[in-house]
Amino acid sequence: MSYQEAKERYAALGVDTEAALAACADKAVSIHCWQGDDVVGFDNKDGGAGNGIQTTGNYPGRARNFEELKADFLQAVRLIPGKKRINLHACYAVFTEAHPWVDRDQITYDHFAPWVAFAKEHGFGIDFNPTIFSHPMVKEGLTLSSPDETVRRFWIAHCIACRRIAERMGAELNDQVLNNVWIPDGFKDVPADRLGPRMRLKAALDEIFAEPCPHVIDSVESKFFAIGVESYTTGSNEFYMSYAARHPGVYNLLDAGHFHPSEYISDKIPALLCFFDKVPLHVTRPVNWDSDHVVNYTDEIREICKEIVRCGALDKVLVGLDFFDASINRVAAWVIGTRAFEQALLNALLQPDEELKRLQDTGAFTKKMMLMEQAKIMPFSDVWAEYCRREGVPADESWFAEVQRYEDEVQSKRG
Ligand SMILES: C[C@H](O)[C@H](O)[C@@H](O)C(=O)CO
Ligand SMILES: [Mn+2]
Repeated sequence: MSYQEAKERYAALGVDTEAALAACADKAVSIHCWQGDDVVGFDNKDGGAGNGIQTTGNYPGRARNFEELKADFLQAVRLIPGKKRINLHACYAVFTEAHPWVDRDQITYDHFAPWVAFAKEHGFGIDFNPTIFSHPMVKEGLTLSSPDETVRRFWIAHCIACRRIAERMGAELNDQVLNNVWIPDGFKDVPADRLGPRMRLKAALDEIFAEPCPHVIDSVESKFFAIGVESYTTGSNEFYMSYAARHPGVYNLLDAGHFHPSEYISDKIPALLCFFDKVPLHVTRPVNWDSDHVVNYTDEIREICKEIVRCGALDKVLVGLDFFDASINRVAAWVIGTRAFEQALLNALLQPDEELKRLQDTGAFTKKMMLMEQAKIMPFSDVWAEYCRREGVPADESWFAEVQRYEDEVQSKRG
């Protein structure tokens, strides 16, 4: 079917495909730099991801430095439609002769100026994250909630440094930068004290967020459990939700992989929108105990996007991706995951929402079910093809040949 025919079919359901295409192209997605190098970063050459973060797989061709990571990122985004931001972690500080290595509590904007230049050159926004893992100052699995004052002070200093860096990035880009705090703190086995670590974390956050930073949107990312942290997570959802409710300007970031497997963040988005003007997300695909598989075009990703659209919250929900797979080509991982999100977003924008809401509100549940089912078999792929054509990226699987060529010519030559 041609786009013109598809447009008419959607119009018959009351859906304006032109409005959907424009809204999809305008919604920025923050693409995480850490898929490109298995969350290794540049500040600890001999180390890999650890102390709360783990990647599995050893597919060849990982980006090993700033130049390679930038090149791989650009290769990926050439094949992805829509507006992009780049989500950076503090461990991706760029150390040079002029600005040599310093530990994480000492980093400054200078270490990120090269990323800002890169973002400006390509029209990307930036988001930021303190890196509170893969470091010897994670002691007994604890950071901001540690009973050791030295440990807490180190990470508080790091988080304050990161907020200042994010503030400067925002000022340079004339934008707001999401600065997201995630810590791995928790216990493998039944804790003897659940309150103490949370009170220490609360006090640490108060210090971290004390300075006004008008270009920063602050968020705290909750989690339910992790490998080795099965019994207790200091930064639980209740903890951060309450913290955010009490601290205007701080938001609870929902990671799709950080809840009990039967809980879905699609249902949490409208709940939070009743109380918060922003809802930051980490879009990922949890599989059993792993929270970070590459996003695919699943029921839940479609439902997340439907909630963003149905709630009229395209400008309130801040979408960041968070997956890392070291067992497949990393550029392909970025492309597959981000295109899946874009597809889900466009699909959500093509739902007959007004009519579906009217049917729900008038108790016409039979017709609502019929229409929801019908919407699933509309000619979506023709509108997707038109979206990709307008964005100048391949609509079909032909993008993969480009990734294969890049792997053969560039990534496979890396030692
Ligand atoms: C690298 C990220 O900060 C990390 O994935 C975090 O967001 C997370 O989700 C940990 O499970
Ligand atoms: Mn996350």
